[in-house]
Amino acid sequence: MSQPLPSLPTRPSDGHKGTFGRVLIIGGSTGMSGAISLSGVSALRSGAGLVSLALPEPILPIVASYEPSYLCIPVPPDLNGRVSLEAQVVLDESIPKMDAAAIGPGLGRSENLNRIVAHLYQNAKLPMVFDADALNALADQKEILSQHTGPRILTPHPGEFARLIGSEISHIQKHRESLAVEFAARHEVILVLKGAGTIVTDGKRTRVNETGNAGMGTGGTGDILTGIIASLLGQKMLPLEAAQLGAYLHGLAGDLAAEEFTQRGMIASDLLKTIPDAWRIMQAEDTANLTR
Ligand SMILES: NC(=O)C1=CN([C@@H]2O[C@H](COP(=O)(O)OP(=O)(O)OC[C@H]3O[C@@H](n4cnc5c(N)ncnc54)[C@H](OP(=O)(O)O)[C@@H]3O)[C@@H](O)[C@H]2O)[C@@H](O)CC1
Ligand SMILES: Nc1ncnc2c1ncn2[C@@H]1O[C@H](COP(=O)(O)OP(=O)(O)O)[C@@H](O)[C@H]1O
Ligand SMILES: [Mg+2]
Repeated sequence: MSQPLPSLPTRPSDGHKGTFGRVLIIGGSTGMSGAISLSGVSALRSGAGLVSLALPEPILPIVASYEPSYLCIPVPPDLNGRVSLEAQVVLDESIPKMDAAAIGPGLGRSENLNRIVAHLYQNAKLPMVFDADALNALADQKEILSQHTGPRILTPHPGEFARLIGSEISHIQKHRESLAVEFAARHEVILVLKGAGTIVTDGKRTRVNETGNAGMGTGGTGDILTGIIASLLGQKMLPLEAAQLGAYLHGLAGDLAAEEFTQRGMIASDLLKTIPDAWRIMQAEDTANLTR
């Protein structure tokens, strides 16, 4: 049976930006500066107190000028403008100061990135979202999937999940729920299998998300989900609940964007504007449930 929607994260009236979580998002590369920018704003719009983006130094001016409300941590680039192996020192210094992290949007692929992703997956104690190219890095080293030290939320679309389990997209789409449950249980992770009817499961408890629409099939919407879930983790939601509530908020923001701009006309950054209205609707529903 599909799980009920979790309650919203608490927001104490005397809370401050420290209370609401420090979130680190690692990604970006030359040509894919948009992905991490979208994740950064969505993390802020989802309620995190402080959002920092760790990204290759050459794209910092582009990302920083997109939105003044997040911080940017420059890391040394490789020759192709991706995060280099030397970045690991900077990341290891930043992570202990954070409440939650995410890696992947616009990261790109390289042997050294595989090493960085493996290092974080295996050693970072904080709750962490793995998306996009971080999932591709994990797919290259499947033997480490069960070797993690903190809560791990993996957010593949069917193409990324096919690489992770060494299967075909058509097979995944036929058996979405059972494959997601089996993977989450085997590796003790939270799996968010995206696409129409996103499945969120820890292998024991499963929720099939009911919000969202085909207008969300446009570049960058997944990067926004990554920021949302990282933000909810930073606000101390339990990992499964953060993923379930995050998927719902994301789809609802997509539904509101479709109402305003149409499914054909909407683009990913429209969701950054509709997240607040999605929160408004969810707050009203949450209050109604509590007083019922
Ligand atoms: N503005 C920016 O900077 C942006 C940067 N981005 C960055 O680009 C990088 C590459 O990421 P990516 O997801 O575009 O490429 P990739 O993993 O090859 O996936 C494509 C494959 O998956 C499949 N597929 C996907 N969804 C499916 C579904 N619902 N149902 C079924 N199939 C589905 C799809 O299938 P097909 O087209 O074959 O039908 C295809 O095979 C990454 O770093 C990301 O962060 C993007 O975030 C965009 C905005
Ligand atoms: N037909 C659909 N119905 C509902 N949601 C969809 C649909 N198509 C795509 N989405 C959602 O849009 C997002 C796309 O994520 P992803 O493929 O990672 O995009 P990107 O990497 O370009 O940011 C996912 O959250 C997915 O569930
Ligand atoms: Mg994606």
